Amino acid sequence: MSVITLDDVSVVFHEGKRTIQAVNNVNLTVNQGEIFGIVGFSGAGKSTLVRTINLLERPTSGRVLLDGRDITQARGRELRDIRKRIGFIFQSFNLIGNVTVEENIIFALRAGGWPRAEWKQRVSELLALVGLESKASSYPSSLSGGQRQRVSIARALANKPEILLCDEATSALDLETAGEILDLLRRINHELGITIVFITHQLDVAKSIFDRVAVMEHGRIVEQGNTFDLFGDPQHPTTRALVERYLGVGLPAQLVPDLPAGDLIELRYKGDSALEPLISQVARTWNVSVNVLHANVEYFGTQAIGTLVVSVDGTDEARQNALRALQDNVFSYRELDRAALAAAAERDAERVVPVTQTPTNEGERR
Ligand SMILES: Nc1ncnc2c1ncn2[C@@H]1O[C@H](COP(=O)(O)OP(=O)(O)OP(=O)(O)O)[C@@H](O)[C@H]1O
Repeated sequence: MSVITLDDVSVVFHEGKRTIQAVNNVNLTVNQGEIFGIVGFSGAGKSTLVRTINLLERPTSGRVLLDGRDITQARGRELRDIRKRIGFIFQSFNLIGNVTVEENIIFALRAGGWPRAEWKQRVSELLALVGLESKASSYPSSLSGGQRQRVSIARALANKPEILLCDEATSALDLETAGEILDLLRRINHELGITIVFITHQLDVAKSIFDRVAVMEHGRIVEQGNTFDLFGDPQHPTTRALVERYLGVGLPAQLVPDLPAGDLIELRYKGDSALEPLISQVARTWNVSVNVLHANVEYFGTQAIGTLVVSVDGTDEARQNALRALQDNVFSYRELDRAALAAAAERDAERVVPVTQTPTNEGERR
């Protein structure tokens, strides 16, 4: 069931004479109990979009619906009640620095109208939930980044929201701490049934917890779907760029000058299947040499997507037959452009270069 619906939502800002279309006719549905990710490069409009859900940003046009009810024009008490149903956490934690952890949470309880007599008990419950029972009297400045984010999660959950919005909630944290915060959010989602909308530009951290994901660019949603399918088989160039940039499915730059002769192919497979038997069979049957240049497996939740970059060399006819056999047996197949790889490696000698595909192969294997 849909809990959040954005119906043709646009947000336009005016800065002097400049007009900025931060969100451009977005249609989006978030289902009850799911973790929905919004990804995109900086400036894509992710924060602005997510802020329309709790009306921190009013749409310039379009409608925001909660449980099917149009809330776009909500004000006063109605707006306060809506905001109680929606918790919000940020990259910068937004804790009050000169009061204790307990008082930070009480701040939310007071705003939510909780009777004073229940404050202590509720603070204990919340701190137990986020694993910070011993920190009630600490000040935010004495906590690590991960602990501060736990406090802000406790505070966001104080009024028992049905929805939690997370704006780059792990971006200020190191990978391990970010992973712990994601585990906590996953647990909150499972155990409390809270719907989570999570925006990030860091696919590598967040890919494991999204059920579905939308990719934003220039205020628009350019692609959306099930996380595994979308990242495993990206269609839009922006999604491809994100996947290649963050999920490591590129070719190490130092390999590029010494690439073996033949066609360069990127092959992808899903799940537990392995490509080695296919590759040796193709090599034997068609009398070609196949070199594996790069291999990578990425997990999306419990599902894996493997990527291999191979070179295939032999006579023209043998290569054509071998390539066709590979193409028929993998779920994604792209021919890589040697010149584009070399140019990318020149630009960036350290990092993995983007794997550039020839447009002629796009769409054929869908
Ligand atoms: N209050 C505002 N006034 C004017 N322009 C704004 C305002 N808020 C956002 N913008 C502009 O809207 C566009 C989208 O910004 P937004 O912060 O939503 O993107 P984002 O994808 O969340 O980026 P980031 O990941 O860098 O936070 C940007 O061009 C930004 O400069």
